[in-house]
Amino acid sequence: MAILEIENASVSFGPPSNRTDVLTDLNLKVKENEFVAVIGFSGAGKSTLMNLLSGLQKPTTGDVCFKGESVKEPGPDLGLMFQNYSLLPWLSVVENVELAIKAVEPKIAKKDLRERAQHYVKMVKLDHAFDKKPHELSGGMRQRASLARTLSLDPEVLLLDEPLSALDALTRSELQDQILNIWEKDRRTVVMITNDVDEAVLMADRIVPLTMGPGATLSDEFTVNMARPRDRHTLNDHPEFMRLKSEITSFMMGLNKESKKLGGEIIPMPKVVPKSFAPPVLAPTFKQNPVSSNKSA
Ligand SMILES: Nc1ncnc2c1ncn2[C@@H]1O[C@H](COP(=O)(O)OP(=O)(O)OP(=O)(O)O)[C@@H](O)[C@H]1O
Repeated sequence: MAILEIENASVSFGPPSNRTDVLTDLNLKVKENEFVAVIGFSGAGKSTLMNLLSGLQKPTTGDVCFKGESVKEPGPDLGLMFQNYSLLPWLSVVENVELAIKAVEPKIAKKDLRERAQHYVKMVKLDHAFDKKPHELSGGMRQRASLARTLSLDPEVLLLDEPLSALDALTRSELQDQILNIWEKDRRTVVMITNDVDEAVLMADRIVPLTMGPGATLSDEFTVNMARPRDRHTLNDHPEFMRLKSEITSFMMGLNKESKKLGGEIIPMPKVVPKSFAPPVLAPTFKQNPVSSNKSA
C-alpha cells in the first residue's frame, strides 16, 4: 500500500474568469521507505506539487492521501523542507530547531528540548555552529540547518523541495550523502524535487518527470535499477547510470522543445513611435580653452 498518494489531483489559481491551471491530472503512489525524485524545469509547478503533498496547498480537484486518509492540513508526519531555508533570522541554529520541536511537542522539558535539537544539528554536521544566527552561516550551512529543523519533526515522509539547489558542487555532494545516510539509517520515505538528472539517478529509486506548465502533469516514471550504496566516483563507468541519464535527459529536452512549440503565440506590440531620441540642447557651461583660442588666433 502507498504511504502517500495523489489521486487525479489538479491545482488552479485565480477566479474562474482568470484561472491559471498549474497542475492537472496528477497521479502518484509513494511506497513506504521509497526514495522518489521528481524532476522538472523551473516554473513547471514543482513547489506547488510539494505544497500539495505536504497539505499546505489544497487540490482544486482530486485528493492527496497519507496512509489512506485525506491530507487536510500540514502536520509533523509530512515534513517539508523549503527551497529557501526560511530560518528565523533572530534565532540561532539550535533555537530554530527547538522552535520546530516545540510546535509539535509544546510540553517538552527545556533540557530534553535542547538535547533533541542538538541531536539533529549534529546529524547534519553543524555542531560547530549551534549558536550561530542564519546571517553568520554560508548557504550550505543554512540548507543543513533547514534540513535539521525538518528532521527534528521526525516526519514519516520527508518532502525535500530542491534542498541542494543553491550549493556548489562539493557541498552538494556532501549533503547528498548526508540525506542518503539519514534515509538509509532511519528508513524514512523521501520525495525530493530536483532539476539535476545525475542527482536524481544517484539518489532515487524512481524518477518521475513533471511536464512543462501550464497544466503540468507527472509522466511515466524511470526506475533506477542500481544497487546501493551507489559510488558517485564510479558512476560515469556504470552502464545503467549512463543509459538512464541519457534517456531522462533526452526525455526532458523533448518536453522543453514540445512546450516551445505549443507556447508560440506571438502577441503583436502596439506601434509606439517616440517623438524624438535627440538629447535636449543644453546651454554651454564650459569656458573656452585659452590655449586653443591662442592657436586659432
Ligand atoms: N499562489 C499562487 N497564485 C497564482 N499563481 C501561482 C501561485 N503559486 C504558484 N503559482 C504559479 O504556478 C506556476 C508554478 O509555480 P511553482 O513555484 O510551483 O514552480 P516551480 O517549478 O517550483 O518553479 P521554480 O523551479 O522556479 O521554483 C508559476 O507560473 C507560478 O506563477
